[in-house]
Amino acid sequence: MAIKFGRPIEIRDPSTRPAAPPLDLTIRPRRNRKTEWARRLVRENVLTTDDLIWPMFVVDGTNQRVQVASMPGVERLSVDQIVRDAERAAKLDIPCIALFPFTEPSLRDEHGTEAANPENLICKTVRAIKKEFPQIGVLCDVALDPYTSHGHDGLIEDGRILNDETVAVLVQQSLVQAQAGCDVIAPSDMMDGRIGAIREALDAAGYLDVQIMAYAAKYASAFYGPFRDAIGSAKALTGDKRTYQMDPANTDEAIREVELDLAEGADMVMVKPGMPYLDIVRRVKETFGVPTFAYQVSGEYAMIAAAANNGWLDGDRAMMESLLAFKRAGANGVLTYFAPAAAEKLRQQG
Ligand SMILES: NCc1[nH]cc(CCC(=O)O)c1CC(=O)O
Ligand SMILES: [Mg+2]
Repeated sequence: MAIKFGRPIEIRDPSTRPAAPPLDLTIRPRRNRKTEWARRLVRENVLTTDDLIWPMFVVDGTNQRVQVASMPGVERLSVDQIVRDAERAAKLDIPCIALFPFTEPSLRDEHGTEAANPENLICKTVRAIKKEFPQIGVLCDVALDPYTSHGHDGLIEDGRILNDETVAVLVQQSLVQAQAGCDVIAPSDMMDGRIGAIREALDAAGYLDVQIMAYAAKYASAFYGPFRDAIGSAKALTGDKRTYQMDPANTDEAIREVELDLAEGADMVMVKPGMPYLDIVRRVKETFGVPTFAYQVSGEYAMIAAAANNGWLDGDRAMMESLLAFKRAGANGVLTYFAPAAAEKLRQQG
């Protein structure tokens, strides 16, 4: 009996093989899986580095790399360090990075004022990256939660999240980001009408080429927990986001949300979270045929990383399989904290 990797791979003694008459099968799907070359030949989807967007967390200071406890392997970086990681992204051929700030608690207030400060951490980071690596795509999240003392994405009055008043602030936030050199504005707030308002303001200010990737179908999800640790809004957050983020029970509603954001001028749309919502990715792609992205969010990353660190699953294989699943569902790309590790892996594979 041949032993490979500790497991028997063939039984040579015919007397131990159970007797069975051959099945009368014309079609045997296993023929196409019999060897590596055959599997390569019939493979329907591939993951490449072109599919990756790498989300990063920025923190004030210099020479800072602070581990995020609930996201093993992910750090908050000061601007100088983010520039180094942007260089790493460029060298790995990752087309685009996404930036999220950890805002000092003293700069957070009820109105999220810091969001529209042209000198805020995000704007400084964008300028620093663009100065050194103008060829890499930079995506900026638009929402107030990193800047509000209450951790919500919008302004609050009497316990209600105000829509139109919030949109006015998001427009200002988008303009300072565009002015700093951001390539893609990505509103993640789920207010109604914000895509149209932002597009109009960008155009009026001459930022005709700044793209919008709308977090169009964003669900009120438990999988954002580690992200809220990373940006420091977890402790602050009062209540939940169910009056603006979508009910996980719904799918028709996602189609309606995407339709509206496209009509308002979104260049690309996103579904979020990722793995539990691949049905939505598929439906959006088939319905609209537009550039469609998925966000493999912090909690999805944490689950795989934690299980891998415990030796409960093969982390690399689970990572690559999860990313390929987005492609199979129809996504054009994935925002994923695995981006650098996946890009390294793809490079090794040649
Ligand atoms: N509006 C902020 C925002 N932008 C991206 C994420 C989550 C990303 C992740 O979990 O990785 C969130 C959190 C939230 O809506 O509470
Ligand atoms: Mg909407």
